Amino acid sequence: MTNRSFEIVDVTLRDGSHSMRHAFTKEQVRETARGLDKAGVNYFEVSHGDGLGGSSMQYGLSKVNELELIETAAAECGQAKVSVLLIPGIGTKYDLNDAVKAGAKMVRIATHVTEADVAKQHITLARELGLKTIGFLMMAHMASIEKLVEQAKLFESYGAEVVYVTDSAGALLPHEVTERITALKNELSIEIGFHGHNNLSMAMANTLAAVQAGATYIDGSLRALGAGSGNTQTEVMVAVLEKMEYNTGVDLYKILDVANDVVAKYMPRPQEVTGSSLMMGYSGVYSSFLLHTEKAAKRFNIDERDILVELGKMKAVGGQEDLIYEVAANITKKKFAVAPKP
Ligand SMILES: C[C@H](O)CC(=O)C(=O)O
Ligand SMILES: [Mn+2]
Repeated sequence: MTNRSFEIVDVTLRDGSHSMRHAFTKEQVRETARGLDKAGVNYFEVSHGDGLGGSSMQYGLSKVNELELIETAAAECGQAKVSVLLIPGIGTKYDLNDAVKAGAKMVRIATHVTEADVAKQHITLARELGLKTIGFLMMAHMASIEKLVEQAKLFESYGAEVVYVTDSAGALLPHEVTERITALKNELSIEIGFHGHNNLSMAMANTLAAVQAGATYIDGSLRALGAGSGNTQTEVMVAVLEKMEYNTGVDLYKILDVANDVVAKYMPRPQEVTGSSLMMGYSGVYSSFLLHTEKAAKRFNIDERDILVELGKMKAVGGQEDLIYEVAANITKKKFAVAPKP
């Protein structure tokens, strides 16, 4: 469909991998990909939750090799294109080459919001491979607007065609999204995207703020399946934005069908704002830490919220999953420490 107001990029099969504990099966991917393609979504992402090469003890082992999942999804695509996520240092150039062989047509190179400089060679390779190439600045709440603009400009200078404001912690409020997208629109020539998490129940409001400020790539996931409280819900986004007379290019009934008849059936639990996921938004913690924190809290028999507040204070970033256990161990030590005798 032409004349879309923006592109909706569905991340169910990548961000949703966190909630699925990276256990997507081929059948689940096949059915979801088929539904997204039929509904008219142009781009959807398939990878381990932490991107290509993420399957590991640190981030969680994939049940099925992601290349097989990419291949399975690509085989279902009539008009849609499969995207992959790559975090330099977790994924490598070899992983990207393999993903292209498996059928990927777009890549989002993701870095912490202050570290765009590590992405240069990956962006260059992605362009050489003929991929639609996007820069993805994670934990966007952690940088000033000036810093964000500086880093986005680096992505632009390396050859990214779109740059994203990624609210990995679901910590941004609508006026902060407006300020960020507006600044990028004013300072860059490439398109701007927004990726939200619903930890403070702001994902839809933030997405609207982004679109109204000029974002032309917006992310969502079916039934909100994603890290933390999940993402902006794709099917809700389609309904709301169509009601506002934007042209999403997505068929509402068909996107509802894949959300409810396919994804809802395999979700391990509904995506809700729980005490812990709310604390992630409130304290600014990376959403994909949620299930790791749950596990650590159980093991040490402590309150997960205490771990999350501490991680927020430490300004922990993606890739520092090992800190979760360290923080939990320290909280336990303090809890059981015997006060020194006076
Ligand atoms: C690896 C992260 O899950 C990427 C992402 O979706 C985010 O930062 O948010
Ligand atoms: Mn995310």
